[in-house]
Amino acid sequence: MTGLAAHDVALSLGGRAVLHPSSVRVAPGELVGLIGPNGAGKSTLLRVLGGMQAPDEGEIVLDGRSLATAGRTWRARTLSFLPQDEVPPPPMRVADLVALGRLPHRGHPDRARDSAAVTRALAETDLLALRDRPGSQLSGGERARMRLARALAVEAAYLLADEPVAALDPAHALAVMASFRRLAAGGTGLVVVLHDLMLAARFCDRLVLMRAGRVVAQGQPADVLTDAAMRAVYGVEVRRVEDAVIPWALAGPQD
Ligand SMILES: Nc1ncnc2c1ncn2[C@@H]1O[C@H](COP(=O)(O)OP(=O)(O)OP(=O)(O)O)[C@@H](O)[C@H]1O
Repeated sequence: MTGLAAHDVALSLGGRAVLHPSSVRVAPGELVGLIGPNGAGKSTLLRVLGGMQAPDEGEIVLDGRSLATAGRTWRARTLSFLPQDEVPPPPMRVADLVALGRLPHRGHPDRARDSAAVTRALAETDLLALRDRPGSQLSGGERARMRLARALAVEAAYLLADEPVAALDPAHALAVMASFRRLAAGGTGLVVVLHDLMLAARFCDRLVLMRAGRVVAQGQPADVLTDAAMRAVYGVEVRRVEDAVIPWALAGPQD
């Protein structure tokens, strides 16, 4: 069965349960938004889903195979992971740093294919003009786009991205979300951690809402982003706005 799924995964860190038994799934061609307040467990669930952190309980299944026993090379080609934390880039050209995303394919070297994948990733992240600059000299948002480009260059069947647009200006954030939609239309399955609920509502097929280490709702954006859920999970009130692109706004914290 195709798809990437976490079945009842649970994890304790430092003696604290940070993930209670949780299940989540992404199908090929689906863009899933993982949302929830700070500390809800989004990064933890994404890391477990991507095989970066083994769960204490439960199982991850990637296209019918248990992730725990899948071969590392197949895994690295099939699943691309963009972590939240940034490691300062070495003083290499942007294009060479993005080309590191092709490392999982080095068993079958194909320079033309690698080069085309890197160019596509640079174009999708609006970095073509910066391709010869040292990565270490980029701005924060440019570096975030470069890290995303490296993850895109893998051209994996599944992309897991932790807050990929958090550092981006509105135009680049919209462009990246549109790029995710194009990837999904081409069959890629994506799980993306987002704090911008407007982008989540507008671009995602499905949202998974977390709170205190638990998945508390999942479904279509309109069914998850209810006024009651916003109040209960985020502690904010919602103001509905007629005829807007996004027909609601966050009015402010609860009293
Ligand atoms: N190594 C660790 N040891 C103990 N607790 C941890 C560890 N890593 C994370 N946690 C805790 O696990 C909880 C979930 O963290 P996580 O990073 O998954 O949250 P998040 O939803 O991604 O938050 P944010 O929106 O702030 O990025 C937090 O309470 C965090 O303090």
